[in-house]
Amino acid sequence: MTNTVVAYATAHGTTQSIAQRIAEIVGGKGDDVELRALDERSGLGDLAEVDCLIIGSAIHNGQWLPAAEAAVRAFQQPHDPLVVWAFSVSSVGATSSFLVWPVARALRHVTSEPRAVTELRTQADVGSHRFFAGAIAPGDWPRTGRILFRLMGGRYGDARDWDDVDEWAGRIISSLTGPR
Ligand SMILES: Cc1cc2nc3c(=O)[nH]c(=O)nc-3n(C[C@H](O)[C@H](O)[C@H](O)COP(=O)(O)O)c2cc1C
Repeated sequence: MTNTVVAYATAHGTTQSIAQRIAEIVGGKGDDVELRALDERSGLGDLAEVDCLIIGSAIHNGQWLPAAEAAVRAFQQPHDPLVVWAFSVSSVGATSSFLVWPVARALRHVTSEPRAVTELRTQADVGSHRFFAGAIAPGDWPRTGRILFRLMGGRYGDARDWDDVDEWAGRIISSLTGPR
C-alpha cells in the first residue's frame, strides 16, 4: 500500500483533467491517492507520509506556471526514497499536438524540459518527465498569442491523448509495485 500525491497547476483545466486521470489509474489498484491543486501560497503541502509524488503543470511561455515553479523551489525531500514523476501539458505532447504535424515534430526536437523539472532533478530522483498535449480555445490566448498560433498552423480544440496518459500512469504503477 502506497500513499501518492498528484499535484498540478492549471490555467484552463486541461492539466487538472490529466492529473485526475492519472490519480484514477494509480488509485485504481487500491492505493491512497490525493489530488492537490497548486497555488502560489500553498506549495506541495505535507509530504511526510507520501511515498510517491506526481507533479505536473501547464506550459506557458515555455515554462511551468508560477504556482508549480514555486512548489518546486520550496520542495524539500521529506524522506528517502520519495518517488517523483513529472509531467507537462503543452501544445505538443510526445504523441499528439494541436499544431500541424511538421511544426509539432520540429518542436519535439528542440524543446527542452522546463527549468522547474531540471531544478526538481537536483532535489529528487525523477523517474520520468513526459509532455502531454492539452487543449486550446481562442479565448485562452492574448491577441499576440492568437496571431502566433495561426502562423504556426495551430488548430483550436482538444489534442489530449488519453491512451498515452494511461500508459504513463501504468508505468508509475509498475515502478511502485516492481523491485526497487
Ligand atoms: C497564455 C498561454 C501561453 C502558452 N504558452 C505555451 C508555450 O509556450 N508552449 C506550448 O507548447 N504551449 C503553450 N500554451 C498552450 C498550453 O500549454 C495548453 O493550452 C495547455 O493545454 C494548457 O493547460 P491548462 O488547460 O491546464 O491551462 C500556452 C497557452 C496559453 C493560454
